[in-house]
Amino acid sequence: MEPRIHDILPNLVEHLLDVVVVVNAAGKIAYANAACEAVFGYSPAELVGNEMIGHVVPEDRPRTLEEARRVMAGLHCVGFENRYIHKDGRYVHVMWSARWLPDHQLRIGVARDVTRIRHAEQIQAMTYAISEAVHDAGNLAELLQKIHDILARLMPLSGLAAAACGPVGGHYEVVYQAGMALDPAAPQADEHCHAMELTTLSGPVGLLVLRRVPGVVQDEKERDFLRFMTAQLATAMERMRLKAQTRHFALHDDLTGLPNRRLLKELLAEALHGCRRRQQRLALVFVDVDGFKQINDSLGHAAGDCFLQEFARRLRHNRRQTDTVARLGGDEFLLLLPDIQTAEHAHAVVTGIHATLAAPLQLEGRSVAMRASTGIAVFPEDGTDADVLLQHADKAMYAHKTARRERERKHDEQA
Ligand SMILES: Nc1nc2c(ncn2[C@@H]2O[C@H](COP(=O)(O)OP(=O)(O)OP(=O)(O)O)[C@@H](O)[C@H]2O)c(=O)[nH]1
Repeated sequence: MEPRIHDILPNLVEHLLDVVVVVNAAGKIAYANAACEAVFGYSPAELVGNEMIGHVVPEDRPRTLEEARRVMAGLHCVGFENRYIHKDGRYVHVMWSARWLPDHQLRIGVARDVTRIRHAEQIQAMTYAISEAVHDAGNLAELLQKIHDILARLMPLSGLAAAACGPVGGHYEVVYQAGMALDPAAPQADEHCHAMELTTLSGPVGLLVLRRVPGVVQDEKERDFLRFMTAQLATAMERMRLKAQTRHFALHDDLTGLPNRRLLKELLAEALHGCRRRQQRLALVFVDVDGFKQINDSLGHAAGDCFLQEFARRLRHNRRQTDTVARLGGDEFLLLLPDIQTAEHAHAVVTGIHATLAAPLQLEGRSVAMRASTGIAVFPEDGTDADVLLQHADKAMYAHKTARRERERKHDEQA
C-alpha cells in the first residue's frame, strides 16, 4: 500500500537541511528539528523549553521581538534575517520564513543558514572599507580609529591597540589604544588577545593587538581578512612614516635640527592667527652671532659647525614648550614667543639669552666667546603681519649690532 504523504512528513522534516522550530505564545521552543544541531550547535533536546530570544545575538533582539509580534499578529514573514549565538560562540546568520498558527497558538519558523554568504559579503565590504580608509586617512591615529570601527563591525571587539616602530629601530611607540593598554615589550598574555606584527618588505613597522569578546571564535575567512588588513596597515604606516620624514627634512635645519625659515613662517602665520583671535601679544627675537666669520676663518668650518650647534642648544635652553627657536640660515636665528604678556617680558627673555651665552665655549683647545646681537618685534605694537614683524626684528638687531660695534670702536680708540 502507498504510504500517505502525511505519515512521512515528520521524517521529511527531520531530514531537512533547513531549521524548523515551533515556538509557543510565551516565546518558548516547543519543537526543534535535527538540523538545529548542525546550525546552532544545540541538539533539539537542549533547545526545547528554552526561550528562543535567548539564543539571539543581543543587538538583534529588539528587532527580532518586533518581527515576532508582527508574525503573531498574522503577517507571514519571509526573508527576515537575524543572528544567533552558536554553542561554540560564533555568530550564525539565518533567514526566516515564519507564520502564526492561531488555532494551535504556535509560531512555526523555517530558517536557512546564510552565514557563509553574509560573512563573505561582509568581508568583501570590509576589504573595500579598509582600502578606502588607508587611502583617505590623514594620520596614523585617524587611520587606526577607522580600522577599529571597521573591525568592530566584523567581529565583536573589546579592545584594539597599535604601536609603530620608533624612528630608531628596536623600540615601539604606542600610537593607538582603545579599550586595552598595550605594552609592546611584553607578550600579550591574555588568550583573547591576538597580536599581529605589521611588516613590509623593509622589515617590521609596528604591532597591532586586538582583543575579542571572550567566547567568539574566528574562522579562516576572518583570518585571511586580518592578514590582508595588517598588510594594508603596514604599508600605510610605512608610507606615512616616509612622508613625515620627508616633511621633517624639508622643514628643519640639518646642522642644528631646528625648524628652518620655511617652518618658522608657517608657525608664525599660525601663531599670529591665534593672537588676533584671542587678542594676545606675540614677540619675535632676531638673534645674530657676532664675529662668526672670524671663528670660521680661524678654527675652520667644522669648528664653526660645532659652535652653531652649541649656540642653538643654548638658545633652546629654558625655552617654554610653546616657544619656537628657528635657524633662518648661516648664523641667524629667530625666537618666536607666543602669548607674552608685555614687551618687557620679551626683553627679559633677551637678557636671559645673553646670560646663557655668556660662558665661553671650549673649541679646538681654545676658549671662544659666544656673543650675539638681538632685536625684538612685538605684535601688535611693531606690526601686524609676519613680514613687517620680521623686518622690524631684523632692523632692531642690526641697530643693536651697529651700536655694539660703535662702542667697541670707541673702546679701541681709547685704549
Ligand atoms: N661653519 C659654518 N659656517 C657657516 C654656515 N652657514 C654660514 N656660515 C658662515 O657664517 C659666516 C657669516 O658671516 P657674517 O654674516 O659676516 O657673520 P659675522 O662674522 O658674525 O658678522 P657680524 O654678524 O657682522 O658680526 C660666513 O662666513 C658663512 O660662510 C654653516 O652652516 N656652518
